Amino acid sequence: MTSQIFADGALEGQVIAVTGGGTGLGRAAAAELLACGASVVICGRREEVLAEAADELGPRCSWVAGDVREAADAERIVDACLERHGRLDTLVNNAGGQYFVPAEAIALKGWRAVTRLNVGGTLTMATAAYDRAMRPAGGGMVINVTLSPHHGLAGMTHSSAARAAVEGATRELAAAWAPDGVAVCAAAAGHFDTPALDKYPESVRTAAARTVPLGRLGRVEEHAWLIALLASPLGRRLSGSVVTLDGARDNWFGPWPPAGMADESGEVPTEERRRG
Ligand SMILES: CCC/C=C/C(=O)SCCNC(=O)CCNC(=O)[C@H](O)C(C)(C)COP(=O)([O-])OP(=O)([O-])OC[C@H]1O[C@@H](n2cnc3c(N)ncnc32)[C@H](O)[C@@H]1OP(=O)([O-])[O-]
Ligand SMILES: NC(=O)C1=CN([C@@H]2O[C@H](COP(=O)(O)OP(=O)(O)OC[C@H]3O[C@@H](n4cnc5c(N)ncnc54)[C@H](OP(=O)(O)O)[C@@H]3O)[C@@H](O)[C@H]2O)C=CC1
Repeated sequence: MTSQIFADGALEGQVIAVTGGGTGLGRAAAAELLACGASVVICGRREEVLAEAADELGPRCSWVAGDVREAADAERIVDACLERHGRLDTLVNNAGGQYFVPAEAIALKGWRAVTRLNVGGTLTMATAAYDRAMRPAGGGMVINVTLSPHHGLAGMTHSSAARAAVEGATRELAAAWAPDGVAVCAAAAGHFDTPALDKYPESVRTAAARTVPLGRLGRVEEHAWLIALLASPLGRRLSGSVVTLDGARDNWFGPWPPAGMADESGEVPTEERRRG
């Protein structure tokens, strides 16, 4: 497979770990990184999901099972990259998620579970990669997948809060690890069409695309292109940034065009031209 937008071999020689790489956005990212010439190690908790994905993704893809919330597993994942390839250039912290629930109904245990996965898992993996592979090698890239919109997301308050924490940590770690040549970015994903959406209530799945000004859910390859771009040398210069990929979802919540900005046909009218 070749990339639709990047040159052949754009990431040749890179070794990249993708957490949650057996499914959805992570799997699509792995496919694009492989198409750009990288060697990719995918990880997640389910061996059978990883084995099947790696088999389909091809010989430069391998897998290692582990739970990103456990420090010992995170270290084992990084060590597997080092043992197999002698290096780890880029970590894509994609594993994450939440359950859909009104803010007031989130139990303390639920807050802890979502925070432990999205903040704890992300930072545990990032620290393992930094300590064991990137700092010793004098460089690396960490890409943290977060969540858009940033102005609030009904049903996902715990995850919005957790991803905001990850974005804060992204900015801090980008500065702290810069002297070691390690860059840290976040990719804030809007609503993407992945099988994971099937678990949400029907009304949410149907409405999701309508909340995107671009008029549709994101396609997994679009997210994968952003991950490949951030894994490229340009990504190093973007260190400390949160790059939002959401079809303008962050810019608006409500009917589009906004009521009062549209005419009877539902379109935004053009003002009459004044001459002279
Ligand atoms: C719109 C499009 C946007 C899409 C965005 C995406 O990210 S798509 C990608 C989507 N992909 C993913 O989301 C994949 C990853 N997501 C996950 O693995 C889970 O969502 C997780 C983060 C909760 C797992 O953490 P874990 O294994 O540690 O959790 P656990 O099962 O042991 O529960 C602990 C506590 O949490 C609470 N609680 C949990 N569920 C519910 C519920 N349904 N109802 C109510 N409460 C719930 C409950 O308090 C429970 O305690 P209890 O009552 O049992 O004593
Ligand atoms: N789809 C969307 O619209 C959006 C998605 N996102 C985020 O993008 C990422 C991917 O989402 P998507 O592909 O849609 O959903 P998936 O549910 O398919 O992806 C989650 C992946 O993470 C893995 N994972 C979950 N928990 C752990 C853990 N403790 N340790 C290791 N791996 C784990 C899962 O594998 P396993 O269960 O085998 O461990 C799975 O492969 C998630 O962080 C998600 O929250 C953000 C915004 C929007």
